[in-house]
Amino acid sequence: MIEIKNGTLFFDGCDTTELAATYGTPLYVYSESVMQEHFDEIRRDFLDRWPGSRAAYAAKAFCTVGMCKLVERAGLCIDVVSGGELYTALAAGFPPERIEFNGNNKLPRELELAVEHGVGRIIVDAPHELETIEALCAAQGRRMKVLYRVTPGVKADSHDYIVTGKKDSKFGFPLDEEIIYPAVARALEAPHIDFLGFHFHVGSQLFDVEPYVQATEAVLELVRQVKQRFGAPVRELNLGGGFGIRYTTEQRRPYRDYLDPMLERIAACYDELGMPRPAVVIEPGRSIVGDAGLTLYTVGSIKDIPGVRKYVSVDGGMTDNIRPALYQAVYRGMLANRAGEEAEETVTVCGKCCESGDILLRDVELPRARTGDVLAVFSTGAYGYSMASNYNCNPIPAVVLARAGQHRLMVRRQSYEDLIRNQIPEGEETPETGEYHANAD
Ligand SMILES: Cc1ncc(COP(=O)(O)O)c(C=O)c1O
Ligand SMILES: N[C@@H](CCCC[NH3+])C(=O)O
Repeated sequence: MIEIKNGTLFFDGCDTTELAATYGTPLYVYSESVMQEHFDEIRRDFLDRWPGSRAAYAAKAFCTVGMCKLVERAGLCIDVVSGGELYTALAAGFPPERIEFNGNNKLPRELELAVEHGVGRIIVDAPHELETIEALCAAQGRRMKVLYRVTPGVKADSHDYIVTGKKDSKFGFPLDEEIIYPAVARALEAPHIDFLGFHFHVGSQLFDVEPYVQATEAVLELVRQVKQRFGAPVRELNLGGGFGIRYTTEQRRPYRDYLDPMLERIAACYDELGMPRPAVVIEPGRSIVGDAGLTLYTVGSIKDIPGVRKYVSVDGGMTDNIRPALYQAVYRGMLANRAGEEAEETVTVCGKCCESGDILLRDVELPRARTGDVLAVFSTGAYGYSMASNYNCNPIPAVVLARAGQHRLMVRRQSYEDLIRNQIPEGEETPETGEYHANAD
């Protein structure tokens, strides 16, 4: 979907310089066609090959009403991790039974919202959560389908902040006998809980299949034990997400590379135990939207420090893409209006925030950039918009959806008024006490 025509960068058939002129910069641009390719691959290589399987898009990667609608139309489920994501999915008309609720500290009010709307699954992260769900369901005469998230104790090769399967993690139940089996017993006996099975997520932006296989093996041992100790079949396994994408030189792997080795082991274990094969679920986020997004910026001041470094400043930065500052993530970029030109120099592209660490591209090769050029940074579709901030009171950029040469605004750019909307001017009457707690009880 990335093409260069007459020296200009096109994305999903749209001239990116025209998009920049029409909607302004910084601008997040998503390609619906790229997302569709990923949805199709998931259907072909996973959903159609394993009866009862589901793919739940991890909304945290990019969560807007419009995105939830695309996911819904693709027939996927959605994985939400907060009341806000749940609210967004519901606002998009997402069928509650296709919503799965994850997260390590779900608040009572969030669980209440989930139970009230009858979400499809709650992935329980800690014992007290189960008790809250049981009480809420008892009060409302409901039954909730539940999985336990476990930390299988595997180490994956990614940034330390985004590996989650190791034992020393804030997420999930460790597999210690004295923790996990009493928890399973409690779930099996709770009248308002339909305990289905286990969930794991080993980390994000992974290319190595081995940690997935190790985690699967650890969970299959749990499946054996649950059958032996409680006579109960584990009916569902959620293998999480984390499938890596190309930012610079990485080679994206097909979903099958990760899934086939896990599915083979699951099939063999269940066949050996004489149990019907379980429903299998995946939770891809980045691999659906990451390379479906790019960000457009306008080049502003250019500072050359002879013999040291040349800084090319753009009109966005860590406020629209925190990943380089937070994980030292590396991206590739291009001058969208001079896309055919040879690189002439090595520069560092920085943002406009009052932080020296506000660097988007360090030591990249570009043609000699000029003020007013449009810079495109690729593969920003995951965890860019969703982790955007208003630091330095910079408004969050607009989001545009492109498809085959057509484009439409998905999210309006924040205005300066938006920035101060919730602020209460001195002297103005403060709201009733109850309002302080809106969405907070
Ligand atoms: C529980 C869970 N599921 C799914 C994901 C999505 O991961 P990714 O965007 O890497 O596919 C995450 C984030 O890492 C997660 O924590
Ligand atoms: N925000 C992270 C991934 C988060 C993983 C969620 N468990 C990133 O940008 O890579």
